[in-house]
Amino acid sequence: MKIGVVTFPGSLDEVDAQRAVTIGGHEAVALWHGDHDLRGVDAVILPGGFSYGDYLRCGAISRFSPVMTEVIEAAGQGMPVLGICNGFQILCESHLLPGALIRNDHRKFVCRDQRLRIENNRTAWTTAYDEGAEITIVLKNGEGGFVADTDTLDRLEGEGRVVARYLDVNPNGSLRDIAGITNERGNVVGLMPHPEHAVEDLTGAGTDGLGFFTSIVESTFA
Ligand SMILES: NC(=O)CC[C@H](N)C(=O)O
Repeated sequence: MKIGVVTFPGSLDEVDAQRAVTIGGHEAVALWHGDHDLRGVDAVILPGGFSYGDYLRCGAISRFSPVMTEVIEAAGQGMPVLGICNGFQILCESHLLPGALIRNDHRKFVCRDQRLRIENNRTAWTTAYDEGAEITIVLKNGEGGFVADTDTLDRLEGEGRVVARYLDVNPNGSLRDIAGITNERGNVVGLMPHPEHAVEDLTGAGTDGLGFFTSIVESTFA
């Protein structure tokens, strides 16, 4: 499959995401925030970083980039979209996912190896994992606290839309230890930690993140 990785002004992790796509066995296509079409890709990744300098709120400006008009339309038609960290923030700002990411409760930027449990392996991006699988990947953010109103949280839990949950430590005050969620259809996933940094033994970070890049199977969610 062709998987597009969007670069916004201030993105940081787009090259690692492209490399993870390639290691996962797919073709990576570089997309630019100003693009008005998705260049024929089958799926899109919004990578981590500091798009538009995190001004206003993380992801609040990127959400209005021309490419996001295309991403929102394609996601509505079932195209798989994965938002990692800043990408997750952009997905919430775009209303492709509910809730919001707010400043970490301890008010500091956090960078750590984070243990997670994969709660839902039926999304476009998590089928390679066993349900309940425990993985460790890096977490690095300043605004990673997931919040939503109680009804939304109950609905996410009730519909099995919590994709990943923090284990051992809640690193940012996320409600119900939520590290990642999906939309109703399971094609759009937002995840705060970074699977793209854990896809090859070379870096010493392990390969626990690779499943996010091998899960995706054409048209399963269309
Ligand atoms: N690693 C990232 O993508 C960071 C996201 C965002 N800039 C934050 O600090 O929360």
